[in-house]
Amino acid sequence: MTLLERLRGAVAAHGALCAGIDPHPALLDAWGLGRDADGAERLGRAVVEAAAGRVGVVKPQVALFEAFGAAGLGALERVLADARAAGLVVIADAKRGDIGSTNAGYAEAWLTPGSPLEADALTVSPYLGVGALDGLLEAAERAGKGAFVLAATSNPEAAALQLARHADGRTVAQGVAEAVAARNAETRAGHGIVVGATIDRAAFGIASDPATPILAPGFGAQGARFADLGALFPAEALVLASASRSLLAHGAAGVAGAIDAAQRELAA
Ligand SMILES: O=c1ccn([C@@H]2O[C@H](COP(=O)(O)O)[C@@H](O)[C@H]2O)c(=O)[nH]1
Repeated sequence: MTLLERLRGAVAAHGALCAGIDPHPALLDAWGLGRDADGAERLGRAVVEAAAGRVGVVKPQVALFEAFGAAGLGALERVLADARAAGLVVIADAKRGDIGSTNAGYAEAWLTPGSPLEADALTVSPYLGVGALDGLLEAAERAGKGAFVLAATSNPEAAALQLARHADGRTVAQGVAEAVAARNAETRAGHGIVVGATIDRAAFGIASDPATPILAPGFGAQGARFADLGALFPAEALVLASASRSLLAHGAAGVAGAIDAAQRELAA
């Protein structure tokens, strides 16, 4: 099964919400957990437990586990394993991306069946060249997995780079989105793009392609409203509305309720 098929199934069964697993230090405090690998693991596994059966997709934020070194990565391994065992589609938000030969190492780490950090998809940066990602995308396809390529990110600082124009007038973000769509047209793999829910998509020239899923961070803490999903993205797009801090803000006991409330707003 391809990533595209799995994401379509997950969204059809559980709606568009992608629950972020972001063990920020302030959230660990609020949850009464230590600012350490054990705290990150407890938070992550509690989110997985609340998410299972409520959402189809989760997105652990790798940096916030990596912050605790080897122990943090061990914690992440267990959170990833729990999430995959629960049938959730797991997007590791690690934003990897290098020259092609090095990208092979990232594919080995994150997108290889049986690897300790196995995920279903990985966020990657195309800013060393979209073509530098070819080997990683091929490896993902062989494993029925995929990548979400940063196109137009949710943070305001990115606009100067991502709105820069090619000689033919297309924005850099548009070029990335079109390259990913072209690959999907050939392979049907369903690699995705990252398009922030906080940006003016039209200004970036990003069209929607039903075969190219969109990971849309920016809901909740960054200001985009769940209820605006339909206004922000066309109905035919396969969009994952991603939120982290807003779902995690009310402690372990509040996650399930926050997920249910977000799902209701997205569906309204
Ligand atoms: O353009 C992007 C790409 C990724 N992110 C990540 O999504 C979450 C957002 O967290 P919130 O707490 O809902 O703001 C976080 O892990 C980011 O690294 C993004 O925000 N924008």
